[in-house]
Amino acid sequence: MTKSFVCAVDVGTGSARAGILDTRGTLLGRAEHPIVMNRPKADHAEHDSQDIWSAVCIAVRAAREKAGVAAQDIVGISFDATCSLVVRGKDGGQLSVSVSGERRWDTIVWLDHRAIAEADECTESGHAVLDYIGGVMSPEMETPKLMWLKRNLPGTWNEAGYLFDLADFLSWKATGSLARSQCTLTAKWTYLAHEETGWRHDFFQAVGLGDLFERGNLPNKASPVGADIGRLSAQAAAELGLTEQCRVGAGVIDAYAGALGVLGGFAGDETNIGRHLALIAGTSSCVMAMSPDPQPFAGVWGPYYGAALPRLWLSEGGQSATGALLDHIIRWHGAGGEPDAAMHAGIARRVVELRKIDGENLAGRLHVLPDFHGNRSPLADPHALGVISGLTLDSSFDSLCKLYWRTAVSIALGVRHVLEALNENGYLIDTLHVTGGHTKNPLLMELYADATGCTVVEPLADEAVLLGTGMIAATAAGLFPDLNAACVAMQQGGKTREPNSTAAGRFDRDYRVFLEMHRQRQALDAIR
Ligand SMILES: Nc1ncnc2c1ncn2[C@@H]1O[C@H](COP(=O)(O)OP(=O)(O)O)[C@@H](O)[C@H]1O
Ligand SMILES: O=C(CO)[C@H](O)[C@H](O)COP(=O)(O)O
Repeated sequence: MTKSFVCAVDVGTGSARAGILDTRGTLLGRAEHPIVMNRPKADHAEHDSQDIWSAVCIAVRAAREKAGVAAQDIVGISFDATCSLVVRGKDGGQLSVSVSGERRWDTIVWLDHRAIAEADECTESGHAVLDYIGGVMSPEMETPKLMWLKRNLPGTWNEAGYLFDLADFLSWKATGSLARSQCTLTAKWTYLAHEETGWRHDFFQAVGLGDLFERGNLPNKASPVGADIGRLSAQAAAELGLTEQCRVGAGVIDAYAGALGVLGGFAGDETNIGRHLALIAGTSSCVMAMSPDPQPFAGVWGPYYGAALPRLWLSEGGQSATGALLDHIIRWHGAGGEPDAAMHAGIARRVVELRKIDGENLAGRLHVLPDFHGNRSPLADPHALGVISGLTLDSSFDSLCKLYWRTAVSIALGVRHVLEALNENGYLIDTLHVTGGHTKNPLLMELYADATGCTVVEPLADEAVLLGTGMIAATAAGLFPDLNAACVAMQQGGKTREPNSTAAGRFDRDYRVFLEMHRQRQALDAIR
């Protein structure tokens, strides 16, 4: 009997990963290939979309080989990616978004903050679309990046024929379809999926982007997550090592795939879903909660309608640099170096020893405010800065370990900060479902429970982001009646960790310090 399989593609900040899954959600083969990033200036970060497509093709071929599945048995594929902005010309060719002028750099990476002034302008417009992004435009969304492009690289803007969120670019490369996903447009392009009209053209007029639709080739309607947008083209099938029979599903931003991967089991359970938070924690951290009714409030992105599960509203908070911050601390410290797996593991081991020697209050006077790349939520302040308080002349490896530990504490307290904002505004969250690179960090996994007081669930699925995208691919391929059914059938469950109640007092104190540091940092900024 022939079995049906799906292919999931996840493009993160540093690499493209592909997985082959069966209809029970089991990951049968996985492969990864790095992607390049260009940093011509502080706050500028660029990808090469052709390099990304090549990395995707390499990863898909290798994953299929590892899974030992025949190409014709892979009946669906979908893509998730970071919310980076791809710019292509009228002929579909690459167009430079770089001050260097090199055409290959045609993608502004999500973490690029070049458009911070344009983001502020959008916020100052006070337009109604802001009610659906937490009241403040982030430079990590697409509208300010497009404004920057039009003002600073008019040549590129005038030649532009296609503007895509990265996940939509990948489905276009795969099929030639101009469909855009309800996830990408709602979360990053101010599309209002809950309204019949969707786009608010007057907003684009107000911010000087009246010609956006002409430049971008954007559809009037977004495609629901998991909608079948067509078959693989002959060229894409050849490049990916799949067949033209393979259906392609409207994809999602990477964090949203993670939300499906860890919360998909609650699809259809509207009573309980509001108690659960997805924490997709990698280079950055995204926290996502879903509810049957919209929960709008300042400082948390959304509410977005149908951006992950159908008919549910989604609120997204997050921290712009978390894994990236720990990596930065390692590179920055004199006793550090390259933040590879061995370095992270060596530091984590030493922290465990130091906590035995110095006690649980290790480096208790060292405090970190983790906003080294702004504060995504709940302050929604891209201008926010990081702070370290309590330094000495110690430059030993142990001092790096202490700083790493206290930075990890601050990252977990940042999650608590967002969580409290969600719970003050209608959610009743008591469980965190964590996925992404942080699950490889035992210190963070312990802290996510102890510093927040929540139950932490670590998914049994090796790669919950790939699982979420696999659910979307299976829906598009018609293997399930809808996305909810695919999520329930393919979910993998998780193992649970309860918070250590004896640690609560220590982290309550750290949290009071954390809030005070926010206040003091703002007070310093206000001194003229
Ligand atoms: N073996 C590891 N041990 C500890 N931390 C890790 C490890 N591997 C990755 N990380 C952390 O996870 C982050 C990358 O997360 P990941 O989810 O893999 O990437 P992306 O954000 O690109 O999707 C790194 O910045 C690092 O801090
Ligand atoms: O803004 C996003 C989601 O809304 C970005 O796509 C995300 O933060 C990037 O994620 P990663 O940490 O996996 O690189």
